[in-house]
Amino acid sequence: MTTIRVGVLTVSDTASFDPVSDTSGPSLCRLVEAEPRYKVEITAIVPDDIKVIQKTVTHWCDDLDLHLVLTTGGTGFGVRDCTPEAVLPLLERQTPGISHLIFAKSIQITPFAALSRAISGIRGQTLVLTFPGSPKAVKENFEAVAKMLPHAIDLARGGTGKKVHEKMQGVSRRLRKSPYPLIAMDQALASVMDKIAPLPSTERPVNEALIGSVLDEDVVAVEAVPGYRAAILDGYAVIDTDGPGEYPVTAVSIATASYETPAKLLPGQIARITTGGALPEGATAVVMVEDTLLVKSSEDDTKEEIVEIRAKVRNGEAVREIGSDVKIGQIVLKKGQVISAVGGEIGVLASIGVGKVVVKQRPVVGFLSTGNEVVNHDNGQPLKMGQIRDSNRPTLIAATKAAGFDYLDLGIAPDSPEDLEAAVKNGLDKCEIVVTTGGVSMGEMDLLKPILEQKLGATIHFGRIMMKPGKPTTFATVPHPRGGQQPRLVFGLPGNPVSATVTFHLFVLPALRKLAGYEKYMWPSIQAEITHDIRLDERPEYQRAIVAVTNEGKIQAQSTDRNQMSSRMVTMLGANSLLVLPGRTAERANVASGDKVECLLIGKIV
Ligand SMILES: Nc1nc2c(c(=O)[nH]1)N[C@H]1C(S)=C(S)[C@@H](COP(=O)(O)OP(=O)(O)OC[C@H]3O[C@@H](n4cnc5c(N)ncnc54)[C@H](O)[C@@H]3O)O[C@H]1N2
Ligand code: MOO
Ligand SMILES: [Mg+2]
Repeated sequence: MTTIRVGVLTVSDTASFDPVSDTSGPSLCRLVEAEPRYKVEITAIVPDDIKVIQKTVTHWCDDLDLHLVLTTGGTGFGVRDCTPEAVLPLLERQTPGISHLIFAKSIQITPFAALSRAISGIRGQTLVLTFPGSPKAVKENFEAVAKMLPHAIDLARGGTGKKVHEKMQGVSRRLRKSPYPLIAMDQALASVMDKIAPLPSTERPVNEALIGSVLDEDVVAVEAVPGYRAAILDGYAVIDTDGPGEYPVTAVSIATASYETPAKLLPGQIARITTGGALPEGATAVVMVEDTLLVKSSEDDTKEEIVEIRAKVRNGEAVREIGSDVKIGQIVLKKGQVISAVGGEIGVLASIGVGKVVVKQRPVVGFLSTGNEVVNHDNGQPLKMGQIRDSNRPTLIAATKAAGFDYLDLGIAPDSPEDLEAAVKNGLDKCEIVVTTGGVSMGEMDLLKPILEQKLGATIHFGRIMMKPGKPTTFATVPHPRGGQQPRLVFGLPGNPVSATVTFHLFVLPALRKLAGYEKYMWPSIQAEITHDIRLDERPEYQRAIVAVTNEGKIQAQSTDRNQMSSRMVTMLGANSLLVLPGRTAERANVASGDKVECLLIGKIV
């Protein structure tokens, strides 16, 4: 069942000065939230002022697209009472039946109900009811309609309730207008990210499987690096105050494991040593072999006996003291650090002998292609009329793997409600995110949205975005199949291959990163100089482009192809960025060659 998102607006001059005096607003909220299907998403208190009331109600209906707006106060005969006058012009359709029902119930309780001028109606897809301003009246009024409100809202929203479901039963009854408001990209992104919290943590061994994980603890060194005083050069361990001169070689220290410290060096003695060898006690520096001369070797020529030190060295020169790289107790890696594929983090962890670390769990994303016409790309069969090879799954799986996330291949679901429901359900059982491609626009075979809502108990947060490509991109949450954890996420991406790929990069990868605990989960963006003119589209557009650095060090961007149609996967060829182009306006219809354009860096600059 979809959650009914409610706004509760208190209209009262007194309460707007002194919010604590508002009793009917809070009691209305309690009544609403006592019903499990309802959620009060926003409340406000405004004075008895037509303009202010109108501004709030319009915003809640048009921008927030709430299912239900309830106002309390300002419906009586008082000189300042103006709620009906404020709300009436906003309504596209009145709902006198609801108003009469409330009146009929209230008048049975008190004849004073006759003094309420309350009205109700629909604006866009939002049902608006005005209640009087007392907790008692609010209770009576709400209870009068509580049972039938979900059905009324369902009908008011046309496509999102049973009516959309009817789409499955016949083309003649299909909707001719999308019931989903076209929302701005910023709003869509914020809506997705708001719903995501990083997953819980887990302990994992330190190896290459950690790449891409986010540390969920500070790592403190329990070993020093180096653990012994080590030579940095091949040469001779010396006592620096001895200075240049001829010295007997009294010991040899080759880098090797030994529990014994080499014999102590006394003044006037030197020891042969290799890089990484342990310094004898008493030694204070190392002189490189290039700065020495052999004076005398043993008779059988196997041992150096006397060597001339020809360079003056300082105390500590060419010596790595214990803990000079990493000290015991030092925090070497901080919570939130991403284990990179470059190697630094794994290298440091290995160098201090850390065998396991606590990291955030990583999400699994499942990919389901949909459509009767879609066949496996590698089925080896010639295509029949109307068939198309599935390029979406291989593309998105490859991009997921390269980004270091785990995935599940959920195959291809045909356009049948039962198959689609079963395939999405299977994905929801196993994956934190289910990504489908296809079936989200206006065709009679576009079944995903009604199935999500009607069969899978999903809440669809948006179903259309003012963007190109990707207009019908859909995002929904579904309660976790085993409860107690954050909801599963469903991205219904458009079927067109470029639309699917671009929206995957813009929404799904950032969502995966946020789930995995990345603090920076959005794409980095840079400004680049565009090398050609671009005619702006009416929708804000994400053109595929190649960003490159010229020999002079200038950052330039070039669209991969002039024809950026959503079906043309060739426009993804070589793309390492998405140009962020604003929608066309009367003032600005073009971007000119040489202009600076924002580029999201989704790939490497080569
Ligand atoms: N009346 C309207 N029609 C359309 C609208 C609209 O606003 N009103 N929006 C258009 C836009 S924009 C897009 S994008 C597409 C999105 O369509 P769907 O998400 O419903 O996807 P399908 O109809 O299933 O397929 C669209 C297209 O993509 C091909 N496809 C599907 N899956 C794959 C795959 N896995 N690999 C390769 N190609 C695939 C499919 O054969 C279609 O050609 O809707 C417009 N229509
Ligand atoms: O928005 Mo659609 O993704 O243009 O092709
Ligand atoms: Mg379609």
